[in-house]
Amino acid sequence: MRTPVIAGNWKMHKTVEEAVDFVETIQRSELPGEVETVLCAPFLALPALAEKAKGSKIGIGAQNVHWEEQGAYTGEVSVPMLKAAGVQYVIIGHSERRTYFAETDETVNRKVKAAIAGGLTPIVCVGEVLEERESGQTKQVVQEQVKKGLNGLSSEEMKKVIIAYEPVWAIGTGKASTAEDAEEVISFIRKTVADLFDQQVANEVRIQYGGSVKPENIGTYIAQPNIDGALVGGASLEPASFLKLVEAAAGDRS
Ligand SMILES: O=C[C@H](O)COP(=O)(O)O
Repeated sequence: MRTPVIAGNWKMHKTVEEAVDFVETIQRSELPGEVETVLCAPFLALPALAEKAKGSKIGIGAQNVHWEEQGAYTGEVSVPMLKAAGVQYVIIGHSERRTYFAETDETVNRKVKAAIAGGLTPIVCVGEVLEERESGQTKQVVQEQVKKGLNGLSSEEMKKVIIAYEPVWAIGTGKASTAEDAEEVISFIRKTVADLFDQQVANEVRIQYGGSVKPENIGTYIAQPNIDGALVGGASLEPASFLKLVEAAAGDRS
């Protein structure tokens, strides 16, 4: 049985103080053990969050990373830097990074390899834009992103990856994919992983849905056999809402 992962992606929100307040608030509640709970925060907040979350059920993630360990890459942060700050996860290839920061499947691939080599769990985002969905290209697009983004990994490495299927048209729009549509694409991604690696890897790899997930609709996704949690933007910004997501993921899974 795959453990579902609820990961909050705060994007460019929260000062260090606000981030720490958030964690202190959710730590007052008992988090269910059967859900992997992750908060992906802006770089500046990561050391303080990692310190606060130490020994708890909360994992801390970054939202980007460079593939080199060090060097002349102004503005970038490396895997060893994140590790030293106590970070365990990193989002790679989010559509906002692909759209606004020229991230490609090739850079995604380099980053995924660096993250795994350095001991971070990558959350690799794939998903189609609206025109691709409307012209029936969804499966082709996600297949290409999975193939190129995860190219060259061993089966053992692939098992460490979390994939997040995020249709770009559903991100921050309030127009979530139906659970049935998300399940169809995610089971296709799982089949793609089986074709590229093997069935055992495909059975083990966690694949989340992301895009306008809220406490009100999380149950519909979690109830699907292939959907292993969610990557959540807007609804992860308030402690009460985030806690509801985590609790719902635990409740609907059992
Ligand atoms: O990484 C999270 C996604 O971009 C989803 O964002 P959203 O939940 O605000 O639609």
